[in-house]
Amino acid sequence: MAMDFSSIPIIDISPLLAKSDDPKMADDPAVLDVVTQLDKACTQKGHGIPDTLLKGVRDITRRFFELPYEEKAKIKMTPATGFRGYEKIGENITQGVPDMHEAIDCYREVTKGMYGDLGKVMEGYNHWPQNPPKFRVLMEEYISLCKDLAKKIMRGIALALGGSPYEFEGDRAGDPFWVMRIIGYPGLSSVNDIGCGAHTDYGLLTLLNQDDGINALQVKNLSGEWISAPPVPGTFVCNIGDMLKIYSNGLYESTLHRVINNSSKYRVSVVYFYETNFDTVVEPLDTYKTRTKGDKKFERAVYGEHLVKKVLTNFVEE
Ligand SMILES: N=C(N)NCCCC[C@H](N)C(=O)O
Ligand SMILES: O=C(O)CCC(=O)C(=O)O
Ligand SMILES: [Fe+2]
Repeated sequence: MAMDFSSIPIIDISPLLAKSDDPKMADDPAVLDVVTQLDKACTQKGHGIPDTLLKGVRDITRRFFELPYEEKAKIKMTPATGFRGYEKIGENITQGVPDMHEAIDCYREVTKGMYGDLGKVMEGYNHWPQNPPKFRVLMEEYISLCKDLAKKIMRGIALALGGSPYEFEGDRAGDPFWVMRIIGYPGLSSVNDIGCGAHTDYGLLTLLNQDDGINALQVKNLSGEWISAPPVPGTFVCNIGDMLKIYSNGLYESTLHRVINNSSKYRVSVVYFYETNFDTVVEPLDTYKTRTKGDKKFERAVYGEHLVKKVLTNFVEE
């Protein structure tokens, strides 16, 4: 995050999308205006994914979580499935505390040996429920649109960092890994009220599609206050992830956020995470000189190692 905030700004990104395949996009004033605004963590509209689809994936998610446990457990997440599938309430832990949410975790497919030892833990393919019908086709259509959208937004962010539009393509994120979490939070839970404890996301950019009408997502600002990120129909809340923090040499902070569902209603969210190439070494971009004017912090990470470390500590032992 480039600036501090007391509410979440909303950006219309349609001018960026209109020019994102134009090599001269950096010369367009409307694009540059979006780029300036992208410097802040934000809620984004004008992204071109139809509201019916945003709502459609949330509705089918709600119907899945309404099914009995035995039905949901047919696609149970285990280490043997490459951590893909259904996890029940309390199975995911954040900072040592069980989260009051259930979820289906999805990752880009990793075939045997694809990334050698680095990728072993993540080997596997997604497990989709038979019920509700059409769950898989709808989600796969959604994933494909999110991937395309995130790539275009990253062109804007690359410009905002003073680079070429294509900094996050090729070896860095030209073959992007992705994660999707399909999540449900019971209303006013009796055990504890933390739907998801404070954390940052792991990759580049998160497109968060949250339920209408329930205020539960919160983002921490630089003064340490939790600021509500209320649902705005037809928008995504975008979080900056740990890899983008490194690429920007800390100019962008990865967004610390949490979920507390204090409403009486069950809340769903469908969260798409756009990441770098699995095996890429991430370090500050050379353009850091123009933008951060400071020392290169030389934080360095391999995205796949970061992900595996998280995944291996995110779940309670059975
Ligand atoms: N891929 C992402 N961002 N997953 C976030 C999951 C929730 C936080 C996790 N238990 C943690 O402690 O990181
Ligand atoms: O449900 C939400 O609004 C946020 C979920 C989240 O932060 C995550 O899964 O990483
Ligand atoms: Fe998150």
